[in-house]
Amino acid sequence: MVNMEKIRFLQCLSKQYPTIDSAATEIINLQSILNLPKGTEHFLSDIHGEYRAFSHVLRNGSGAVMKKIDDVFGDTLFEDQKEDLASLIYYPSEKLDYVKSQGKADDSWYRTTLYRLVSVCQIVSSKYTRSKVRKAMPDNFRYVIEELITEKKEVLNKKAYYDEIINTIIEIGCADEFIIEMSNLIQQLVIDHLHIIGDIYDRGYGSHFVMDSLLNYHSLDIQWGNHDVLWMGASAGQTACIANIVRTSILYDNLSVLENGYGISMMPLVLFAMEQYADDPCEQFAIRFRHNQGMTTQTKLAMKMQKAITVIQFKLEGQLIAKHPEYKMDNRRLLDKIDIKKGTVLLDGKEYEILDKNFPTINFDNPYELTKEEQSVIAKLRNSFINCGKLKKHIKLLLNKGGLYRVYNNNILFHGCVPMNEDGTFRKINLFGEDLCGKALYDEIERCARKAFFSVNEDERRTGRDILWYLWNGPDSPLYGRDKMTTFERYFIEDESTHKEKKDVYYKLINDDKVVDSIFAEFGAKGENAHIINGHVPIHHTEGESPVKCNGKVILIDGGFSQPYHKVTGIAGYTLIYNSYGLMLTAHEPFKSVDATIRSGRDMQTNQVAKEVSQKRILVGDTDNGKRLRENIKDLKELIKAYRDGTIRQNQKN
Ligand SMILES: O=P(O)(O)OC[C@H]1O[C@](O)(COP(=O)(O)O)[C@@H](O)[C@@H]1O
Ligand SMILES: [Mn+2]
Repeated sequence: MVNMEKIRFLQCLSKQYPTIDSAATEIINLQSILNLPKGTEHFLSDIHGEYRAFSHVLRNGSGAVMKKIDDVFGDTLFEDQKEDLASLIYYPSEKLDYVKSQGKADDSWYRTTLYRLVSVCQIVSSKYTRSKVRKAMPDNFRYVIEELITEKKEVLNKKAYYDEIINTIIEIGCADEFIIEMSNLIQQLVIDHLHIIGDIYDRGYGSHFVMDSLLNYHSLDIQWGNHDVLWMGASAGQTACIANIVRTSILYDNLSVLENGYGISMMPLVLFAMEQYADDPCEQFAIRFRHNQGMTTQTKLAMKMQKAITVIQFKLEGQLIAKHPEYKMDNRRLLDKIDIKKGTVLLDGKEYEILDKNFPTINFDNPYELTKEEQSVIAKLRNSFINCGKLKKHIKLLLNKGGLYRVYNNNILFHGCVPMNEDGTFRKINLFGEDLCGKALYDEIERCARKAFFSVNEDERRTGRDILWYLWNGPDSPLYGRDKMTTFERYFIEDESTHKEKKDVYYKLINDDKVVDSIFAEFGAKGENAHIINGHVPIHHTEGESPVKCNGKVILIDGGFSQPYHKVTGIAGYTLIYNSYGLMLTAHEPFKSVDATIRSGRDMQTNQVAKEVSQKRILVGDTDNGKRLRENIKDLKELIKAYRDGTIRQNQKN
């Protein structure tokens, strides 16, 4: 007996496929897709605002575009011709301007260029269905591009046919626009899906530019990093998150992200710092410049601002920790451990001299209370953050496209770690009144965090905001994966042993086959082509550390995109590429500039560092999408059966 539920579902489906023919056609279409090679996935993490390098690897497909050009033209083009074509595809409008400025953009250049673009387009679109390629095409040129890139067997004189189209494009003055649209189409087809595994924000000059470029990205998911949740908390109005962001932005000389990127004024903090710390050189608060600026007035002011917001941050965090005993962070409340008369602080039972003894706004009988002026500063900053429409839009993208983890084509993606015990079991953590571990812990934390934005209950919103701060630096935070964040010690205590942040035992255990298999089981990845893919921990690449652990089952892809971390990793970021032949990990050299690429055609240097070739070509049918398509095929077959046995009436046009 076909149950009512099923019939209702099939009736609904029959609206979309009103006849046996329409259902059968769709089945044939879906069946054909299953046998196509899987789309190419790119994985990036820890971009940290390094916008130009990030934008470049999206444009050049981390080297994939140049590979396609080589495939098409081989040695029929000289290297510089291939580089010219590549840089045009990466930066079409900028390159066009440059070619014109050189007086080279004549009709023959356009004709040659258009033909070459069409050839590259044909190869990058060959692995997809025509409908998928058509959807990727720009509205204005869809018809023409389709004419040009689809083989025309029946056309007798193909050359004349194509020449006619190309000449017309040039004659009617659409060549520039056409070149731009074709280049963007090639870029889009080279990266079928983009995964970002956390830490878009902080340390770099262009986090907001990165977010802008992701807003309309054709196929994307984002696993939140501990820096990203800090910005989520700030946008939701969590003041300790706000103080951390302002402090880090000053520290890395990135206030432009806040002031120009998000229109958040620093004026209240400027005025407060100038007055409160007028005679204080704030020596512990040196600025980490991208290019050294020396001790200018601006630098001196930035140091005062950094000290002012740091004191506010420690006070706010002290209050927050007291409010949440379940965070087990009492050891991070250090202001009340300061003996200001002796100029020392008591840390884990040991007394250390503090390098800065001037805290005019701290009443050491009640050290976590903000002064009236400090309250006014943080209130104004909070107001700016929660009312910043652009930041809201960016955070909405993180909420819509992201989460704390994702299982995608049998790979488990998350920024940090799964909290573990030494014996390889999942560590139980009690943040919500019950012991949780592994996947359940992740799910419950994400549910709580989302309430900061969507709950109508103020207590739930506040708990959600606070958990975002906890995720940033809590000792059991799966996104942080270290026992403490030693910001206080790194500002005020000389003894570097106090700066140490002990990593979660996860980072040792991910070399253990059994432990990794238990994580696969926990999160539902199976089979030999399952992987764990993380960011967060910079790989000391040039010192010989491998990003590939547990004989290929675990891949850590934080290659230090952000300039301050180039010295840590020795490279400028990794891209992991997963196509129908398998996995390939590439390492980037620092990106020079758009101008250098356009003028010299010099591309970003990208080298392959690891590869895992799959035994057989991976088809769409082997992917999550393939599973969904097979379910659709099954439903359509049931619909056809229901049509045939009269359970459901076809809606045939008469
Ligand atoms: O997630 P990430 O990028 O490692 O950032 C967290 C780490 O950065 C730190 O906050 C140090 O950062 P800064 O050097 O930028 O201050 C560490 O204390 C912490 O372990
Ligand atoms: Mn991180």
